[in-house]
Amino acid sequence: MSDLFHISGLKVAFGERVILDIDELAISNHAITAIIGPNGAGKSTLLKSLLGQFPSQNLSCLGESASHMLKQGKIAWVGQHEMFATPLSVLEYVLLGRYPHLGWLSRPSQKDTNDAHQLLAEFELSAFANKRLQALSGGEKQRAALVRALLQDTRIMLLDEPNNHLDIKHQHQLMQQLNHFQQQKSVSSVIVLHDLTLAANYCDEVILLGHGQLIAQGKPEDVMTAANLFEAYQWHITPQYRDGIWYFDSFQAAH
Ligand SMILES: Nc1ncnc2c1ncn2[C@@H]1O[C@H](COP(=O)(O)OP(=O)(O)OP(=O)(O)O)[C@@H](O)[C@H]1O
Repeated sequence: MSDLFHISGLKVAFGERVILDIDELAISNHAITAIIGPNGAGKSTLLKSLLGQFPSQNLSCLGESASHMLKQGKIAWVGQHEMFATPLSVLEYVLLGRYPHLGWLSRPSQKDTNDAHQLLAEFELSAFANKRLQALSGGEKQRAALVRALLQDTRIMLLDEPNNHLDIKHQHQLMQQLNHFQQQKSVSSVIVLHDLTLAANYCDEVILLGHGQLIAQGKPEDVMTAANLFEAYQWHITPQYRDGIWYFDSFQAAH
């Protein structure tokens, strides 16, 4: 079985400053992989690199060209700065997710619309379906972007901080939704997260970055150790495992 992504010789620099330098990285298929690390560590840059936005010696997605997969609509993507300044209604906006699969000048089918309504209901957005996207709150817009990506019905989802603006219930619901799609439809997700608890409890694998370097990769319990987390964040974080759930204590007395 091919890796979901395989990338080697990845070096991204802006001017003199190297912001990402990774010799080799393989991301597992049929898994939810979290990319974690402090601000500026290179998480978004790594996610964009998987889309071929930065040159590497070698990048493949399921053994094929990643940019070809993207052009074919086989990779769904939600960025950190989605463009919500559109006059579209929420329903029209989420149906954009179907366009990579439609022929020239074709319109979404009744089934597409029914699927859209079902997902809008799951994300508690039904009441907004005919409202302008711009009238939504930050968290509601973010949920609409996720519905758009899920409607694309791909096996690969790349999500950059999708929990931005989401309240705690919707953060957990999103992670459960990704687990559900993984189990029912074999969807693999690569997701940038700041919340260590969500990463440890919902993700199969974790990539920990610090200063543009790969600090560790693997199962959450192997990667998210106190020593690795300190190396990345320069902050004492204590992982604790109680009743089958990981918690991360990060309180430190102010000096
Ligand atoms: N277009 C650019 N020009 C110059 N520097 C950039 C550019 N894009 C990113 N950087 C720098 O590269 C570094 C890594 O950025 P990136 O967005 O990948 O970090 P991140 O880990 O996703 O951070 P955050 O958690 O804050 O979102 C940052 O220090 C950022 O300032």
